[in-house]
Amino acid sequence: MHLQLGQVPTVVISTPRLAQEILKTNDVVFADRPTTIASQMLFYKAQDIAWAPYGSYWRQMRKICTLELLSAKRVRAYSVIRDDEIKTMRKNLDSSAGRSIVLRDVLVQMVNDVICRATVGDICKDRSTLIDVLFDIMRAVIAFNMASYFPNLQFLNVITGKKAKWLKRQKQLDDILEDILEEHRNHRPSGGHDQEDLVDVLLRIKENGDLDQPITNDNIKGIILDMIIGGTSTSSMTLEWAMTELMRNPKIMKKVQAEVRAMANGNTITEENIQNMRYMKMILKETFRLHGPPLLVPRISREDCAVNGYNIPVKTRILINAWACGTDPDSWENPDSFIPERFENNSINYLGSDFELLPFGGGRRICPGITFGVGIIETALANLLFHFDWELPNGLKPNELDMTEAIVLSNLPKNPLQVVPVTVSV
Ligand code: HEM
Repeated sequence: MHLQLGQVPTVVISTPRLAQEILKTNDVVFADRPTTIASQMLFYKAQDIAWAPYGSYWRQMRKICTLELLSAKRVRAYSVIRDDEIKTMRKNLDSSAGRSIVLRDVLVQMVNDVICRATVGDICKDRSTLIDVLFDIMRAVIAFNMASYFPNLQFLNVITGKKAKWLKRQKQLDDILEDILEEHRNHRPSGGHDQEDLVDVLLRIKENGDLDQPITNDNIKGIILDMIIGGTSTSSMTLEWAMTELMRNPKIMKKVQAEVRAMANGNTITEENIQNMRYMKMILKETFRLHGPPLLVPRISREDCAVNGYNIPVKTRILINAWACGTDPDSWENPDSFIPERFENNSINYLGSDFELLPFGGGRRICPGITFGVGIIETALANLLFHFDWELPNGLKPNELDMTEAIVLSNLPKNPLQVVPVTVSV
């Protein structure tokens, strides 16, 4: 679908076949990101990875982050951090047993702590400000992306005071990130490269100066921001939606709890147990299908390109509607219903080569954090299902649960899920 959104020519891609044309057949042509107000104001003039133009800087930094933080080997090494933070989450839930809680608060804190410990070496000491600012910034990204379609009207942001508000938020965030850099500069690990977190690695290679594309402190701050923003909201929202769907579908909840409890090793859940939880993995896929990020991070064409018989001129913005692909009636039966069993004899996966299911995007700009994110989500979900039974508060019936979505970066339930955890002795 071609749209003239404000002053920017835009093509919206809403079927798996066309998504394949963009993300596979013509991947290099559509591997760039547009310049947006959000990327300029909030992501250090696109000096991060997610908003960086396609080219040698982006390639270099993505490779470093993959090797040093996001590879399967690194993610395995973080299992200690993940298990530790999930234990803390369980303790918090235990102490709230029998009372109504907002599950999102618990999940966001757990995911943020795992990601911060892996990326910057510790839980962020300004955690609650960080989380507040992160969610505000994600709202701003959506708002600014809309404003980017009307470049000639950007003065409205100044007049209405929005720009000043976001600059203040950006300053708060920059202070937190500067503190993190300062602490790392003052406490370099003495035991060699094995003890380095991502920030130590980036500072070391910046100082050694042997990169093809030299990096600055703003690059490092942009990249930390990518990891924390990219990982925290998406992973915690997926968990919240999975639990929301399970609360709405008590039979599915029962079935998955039976699987998780049958697979566990005594009182603990190991990595190996999780690999055998087939039904839980189907629940995760179904959650991604219905509640993954609705739109992928925007792309822009680097040259003229023919797609499906139409010419897409250079510098056309491309919005891939992953939600439409995930609910495409030609690809999915009963597309709007939550039916994990649809994956029983179906090999469709979310790794970027099945265009019907694109929660992590595809092609060269595919999310590099899949293994890290899915590792946190699967381990947390298995523990929530194993150690607790769950009830709805105030006599609420499953079919009365509010499924309205609010679009932030990922989409989250508009009204946070409230539940009552009931500790199970196993
Ligand atoms: C459930 C969890 C997650 C979901 C659903 C998700 C989703 C996405 C999506 C849709 C994109 C855009 C892909 C495209 O344009 O084709 C993306 C990019 C990205 N994600 Fe994730 N993500 C998740 C977890 C993570 C984690 C844990 C990290 C890092 C700690 C991360 C870091 C990034 C980065 C750096 C990019 C930009 C890649 C680039 O432009 O080259 N994500 N993610």
